[in-house]
Amino acid sequence: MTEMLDEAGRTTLKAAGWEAEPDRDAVTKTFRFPSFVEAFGFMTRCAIWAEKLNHHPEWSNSYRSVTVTLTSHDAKGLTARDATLAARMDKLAES
Ligand SMILES: C[C@H](O)[C@H](O)[C@H]1CNC2=NC(N)=NC(=O)C2=N1
Repeated sequence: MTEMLDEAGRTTLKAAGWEAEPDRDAVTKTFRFPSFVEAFGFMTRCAIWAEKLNHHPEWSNSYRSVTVTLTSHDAKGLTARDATLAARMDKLAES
């Protein structure tokens, strides 16, 4: 059974701007970029990492923003995999 993310991990996510979902054990963050092409480029870079990590976001893109929800479907909640992907996405949003 996969371990659920601990309190420290959840605090770290919140501090990084990932908001807890009200109706399930998941977090959501919206990233905004100067252009659609940069938003899409961010999604492309994240997709490569999601494949590498074998952990995939639930996300949508509207023009210059990308809204990302992370949760571990197999564990039905937040795990370390979500924390890892969130941290990676935050880094990729800067690059
Ligand atoms: C077999 C299973 O689909 C894979 O192990 C991965 C794929 N990507 C995934 N992504 C997420 N968010 N949760 C999962 O449980 C998950 N499982």
